[in-house]
Amino acid sequence: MEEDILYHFSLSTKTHNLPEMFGDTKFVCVGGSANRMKAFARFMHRQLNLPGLPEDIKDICEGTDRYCMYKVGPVLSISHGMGVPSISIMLHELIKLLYHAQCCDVVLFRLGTSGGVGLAPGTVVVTDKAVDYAFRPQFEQVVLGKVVTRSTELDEGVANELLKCSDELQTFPTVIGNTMCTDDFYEGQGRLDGALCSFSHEEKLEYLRKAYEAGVRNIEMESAVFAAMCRACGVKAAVVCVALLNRFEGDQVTSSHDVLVEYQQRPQVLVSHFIKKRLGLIP
Ligand SMILES: O=P(O)(O)O[C@H]1O[C@H](CO)[C@@H](O)[C@H]1O
Ligand SMILES: O=c1cc[nH]c(=O)[nH]1
Repeated sequence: MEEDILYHFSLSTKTHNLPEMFGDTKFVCVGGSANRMKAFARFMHRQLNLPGLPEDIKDICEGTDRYCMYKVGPVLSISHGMGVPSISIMLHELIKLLYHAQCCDVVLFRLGTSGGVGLAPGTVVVTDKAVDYAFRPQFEQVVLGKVVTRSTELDEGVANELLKCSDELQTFPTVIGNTMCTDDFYEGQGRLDGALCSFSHEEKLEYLRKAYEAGVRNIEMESAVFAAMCRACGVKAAVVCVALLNRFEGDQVTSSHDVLVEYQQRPQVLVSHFIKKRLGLIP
């Protein structure tokens, strides 16, 4: 293409020098909420001891309110909204951006929240495989009216490195497990507290038990397309989500605001440790 307009980022190959702006990017961290990803960028700024004030970091996508994007040294922090369609649009444009910027050896992380399956609240789950509602490690995309099935396996080396980082930090429990990706927060995740409720408490528990037996340790809403697209495009990727609650014990997220804020920082702390190690800033 003579010009590639990354419409939802409000960036283009004609109006922006993408190699100059992004060429040194080595780590991309994405997560649902715009405020969380801004806080993560500020946190990374402090962790990497970069010059200037963390509060002065500018949103590169300020020309649109679809997504926000911050760059701190070799780290990009981007929000993706909720659900598969929202993250998949962002990933198409991100992967093209990395290509246009001639980036190499980039690792992508999704830093998120999730519902735990048989885990204490606050536990961090590093995803082994992202699985669908039937616990299959695959993502189905409809292309030209036909279903295309893609694998959702993530990078085993990065996942093990993250687990090692957690052992070194010794600040919160971390496990490796499968992550179930759903298209809904309520009925789709077996919740009884939505506006629609079409099954019993026993049926819910039976489904969660089956999920647990299939190795599922948490449930969220983007991991499958994230894993499938990164794999298909040859980008190393990991999914790191904190469990906000144990779904065997309830459906409502009842922890206080302060507790939830601290939980959401856990994936950030883990990935920051990983990045600092990769950059040789800590042994
Ligand atoms: O915390 P984030 O990254 O938004 O992810 C999780 O939280 C949202 C639901 O509350 C879904 O997007 C789910 O995947
Ligand atoms: O239960 C939960 C919590 C956060 N995000 C989800 O998708 N599910």
